[in-house]
Amino acid sequence: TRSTRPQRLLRAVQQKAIKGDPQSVISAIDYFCRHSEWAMNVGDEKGSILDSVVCEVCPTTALELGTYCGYSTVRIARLLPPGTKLITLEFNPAFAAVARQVIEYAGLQNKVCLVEGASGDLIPKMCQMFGIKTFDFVFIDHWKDRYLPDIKLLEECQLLRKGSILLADNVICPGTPEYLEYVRNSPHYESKYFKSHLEYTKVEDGLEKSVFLG
Ligand SMILES: O=C(NCCCCCn1ccnc1)c1cc(-c2ccc(F)cc2)cc(O)c1O
Ligand SMILES: [Mg+2]
Repeated sequence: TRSTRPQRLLRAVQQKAIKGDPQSVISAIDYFCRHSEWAMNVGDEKGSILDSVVCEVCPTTALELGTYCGYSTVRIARLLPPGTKLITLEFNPAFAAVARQVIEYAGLQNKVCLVEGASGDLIPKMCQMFGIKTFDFVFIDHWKDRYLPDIKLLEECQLLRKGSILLADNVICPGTPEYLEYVRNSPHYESKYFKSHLEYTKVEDGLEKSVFLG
């Protein structure tokens, strides 16, 4: 049977990247998506903004909603100091299976915990599963209609603290209007838009960075 696009992306990593070298994994995926097949990774342009926010926050606890093939997982985990953990949630088992191999190829499996399941079910279990009290950083990149309900759930579960940083992908394309309206108008958040482009295209997109004020 035909391979899937995530499987072809993984093959490109295995053929072009150097095992244990996260930057070569990132470059191999970007090359594949520009020259072979577009895929919905955050990409190199928005990825640089992601990198700068992660470096600024220096999170000790980080959460990613939406792993896909593990591209942003590798981007984030490669910047985390030893002893810190990135928890990444993926609903789609086929995506998760590819992501595990991409993360392992980059040599970052000890910094990442990939959990398969629905974010709405898993977020309330973060404390009991990982002993996490609060997240310093959350990268939001899953179903666009789940952004708002899931940050409200993070608030309810008291998984955010004064100064927790949320960084949301695709706030323009495909778009997350209810989420944007909420974080831009809520007294509990200070929000800032980073204008960019949809991965590997000239279409406008951007990242919204929101600080939880408590
Ligand atoms: O849908 C996206 N991501 C979610 C994937 C499924 C998440 C499953 N999951 C994981 C955890 N809980 C649920 C996405 C889409 C696009 C896009 C843009 C333009 C276009 F024409 C087609 C597509 C670009 C992105 O950057 C995206 O992130
Ligand atoms: Mg995205």
